[in-house]
Amino acid sequence: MAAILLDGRAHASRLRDRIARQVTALADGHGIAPGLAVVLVGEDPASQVYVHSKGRLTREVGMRSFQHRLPADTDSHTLLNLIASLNADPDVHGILVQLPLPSHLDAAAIIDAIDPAKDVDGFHVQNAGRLAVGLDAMVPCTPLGCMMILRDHLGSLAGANAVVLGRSNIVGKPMAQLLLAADCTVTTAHSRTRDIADIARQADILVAAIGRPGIVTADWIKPGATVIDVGINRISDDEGKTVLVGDCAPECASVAGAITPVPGGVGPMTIACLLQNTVTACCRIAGIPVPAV
Ligand SMILES: Nc1nc(=O)c2c([nH]1)NC[C@@H]1CN(c3ccc(C(=O)N[C@@H](CCC(=O)O)C(=O)O)cc3)C=[N+]21
Repeated sequence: MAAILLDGRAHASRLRDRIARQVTALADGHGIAPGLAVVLVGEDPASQVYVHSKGRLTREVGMRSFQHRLPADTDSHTLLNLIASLNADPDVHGILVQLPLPSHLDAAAIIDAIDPAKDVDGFHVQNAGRLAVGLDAMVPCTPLGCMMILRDHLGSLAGANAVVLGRSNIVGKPMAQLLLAADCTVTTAHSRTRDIADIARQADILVAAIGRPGIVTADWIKPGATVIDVGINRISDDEGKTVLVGDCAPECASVAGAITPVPGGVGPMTIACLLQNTVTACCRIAGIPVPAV
């Protein structure tokens, strides 16, 4: 039996429609327009594409978009000054510094300088800590999007065996925290895990966030499992064209009960959740509830 394809593109589109209604309600009720600032250092082509589409989708839901493109040799002093001015700018409710940064910049120090209330990526240690202890936090966009897809498909996740493949601060760790908060039994597996296929095969919910094309094969999947493929890997196909593939090999779809495609799965949800986090940040800063629309 072929797996159900979990359509992230359609889900993200519905989410953006709701965000647009929230933005309208904030304008009508409070005269506020949420604003998102995106900072890009250097000319990485993939990052340029993401930043462009983030700006377009930000404006499409009626929010204000501020983009700052800095040369690759920007020094940390200049970048920290820009972040300080965005922290102080009342029109900016969300700040995202596109990663990866050029290697001469210390990403941890840059993220640390972002006002945690405006940290719509949820990468600041204050937000990571708040998530870990169950306080209101800005939640990283990719794991947040994965949870929305899972809840939409499964309803309650309580008691499920969840296995997260990957332990990055951006995806693996916050994903494990969110699954734990949703009452799953959570295992985090990684490059040093012994018998990783055996561990993966225990999963009712398998989240693949390794970043290696096709590393998860059909024998890693429990029949009927729900599989979330976070991998965004660019590879050359047989004709030398660049294609986007996930961490899960195509034959996983013949064993899983449901699986997210790449592209069209987690990726579009990530950007929609960035917009949602900007609305959330705006409302928390203004001391008003997120409009129920
Ligand atoms: N501070 C920071 N925050 C991020 O959230 C962040 C970042 N840096 N650096 C880069 C990664 C990557 N990322 C993606 C977002 C959307 C898609 C996406 O929409 N992908 C489409 C396809 C897009 C395509 O064709 O390239 C899809 O999967 O269907 C992919 C990747 C956010 N990132």
